Amino acid sequence: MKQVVYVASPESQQIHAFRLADNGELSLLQTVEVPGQVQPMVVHPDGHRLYVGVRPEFGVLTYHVDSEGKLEEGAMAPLPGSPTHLGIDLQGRFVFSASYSFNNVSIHPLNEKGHALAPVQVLENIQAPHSANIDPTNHLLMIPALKEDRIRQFDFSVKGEATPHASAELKTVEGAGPRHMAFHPNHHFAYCVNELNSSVDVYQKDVASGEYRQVQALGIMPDDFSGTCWAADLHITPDGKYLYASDRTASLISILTVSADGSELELVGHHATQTQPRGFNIDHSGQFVITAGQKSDAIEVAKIDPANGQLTTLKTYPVGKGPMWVSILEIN
Ligand SMILES: O=C1O[C@H](COP(=O)(O)O)[C@@H](O)[C@H](O)[C@H]1O
Repeated sequence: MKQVVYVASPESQQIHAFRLADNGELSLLQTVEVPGQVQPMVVHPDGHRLYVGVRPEFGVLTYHVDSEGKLEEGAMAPLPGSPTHLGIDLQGRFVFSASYSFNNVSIHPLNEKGHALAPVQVLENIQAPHSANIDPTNHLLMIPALKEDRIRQFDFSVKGEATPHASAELKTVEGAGPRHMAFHPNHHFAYCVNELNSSVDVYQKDVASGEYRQVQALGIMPDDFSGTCWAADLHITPDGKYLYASDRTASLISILTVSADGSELELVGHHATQTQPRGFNIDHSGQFVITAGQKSDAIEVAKIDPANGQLTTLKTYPVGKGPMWVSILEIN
């Protein structure tokens, strides 16, 4: 499997691209100087483009990916707010940008070259949207609004129009602060990590109605943790067996096992990782977790034990300053 790991470092305005070998070793392929502070990234489903959000001139920049995974700069499209998270629809026709500080989510069509264009729609008055996630049907846009303690839901049409879904929200407990989401590969469950109480909520999709409803809420911190909860990222392995969530105060990755049907999580351990792990990801083979330390200016590759999901650090690598986003591309 040929994979490339991209790490965004806003403070040094760089993306580091690494080849990921089958044994988990990384080798630096390219250091890209980005025209702006680069934060969120998302890979096109066809693997030929990488979209990145930049500041202080807010924009979404398209990079073309060559056959080795190297990036070549394309066009920049304007954003109506500081980019906190980028998502893409499953057919690869629209990019979503959530702006936490500007309380909006913009929808950007892609042209025939795959360049993101100016928004066709901006969803306003969403308080602190921390991500924009299309569910596996490609027809439901789920937006965790951190300061509303709810996930806002929108129907998403083939033309790229978002309209409030009949069941317009999924409530969390007060003060949870919903942030990032992951979907089970069986398409029946969604998971959301809550930043302010460091917990994960499980949502089951009803087969008949297609509606999600919460079936579990689980704290992810160690019993003796007494600091301020500050969870960040969430990812599930491709086989749906393990879910990982990071907390920045404790600099931990929490390890959760997922029941065979996806409905139930169990907290089975914690892995001490890089300082302030705001962003991490799982490789496409499901063997490695790669974590960026926002305060360590480094990334770490950890191996997943397939028997129990536990993590063992293999090696750390220096990157740019303030790394906070990790995207992984499988080259076909
Ligand atoms: O992780 C966080 O993100 C928000 C928004 O961040 P930004 O990257 O869009 O500036 C931040 O304000 C919040 O304090 C923090 O926990």
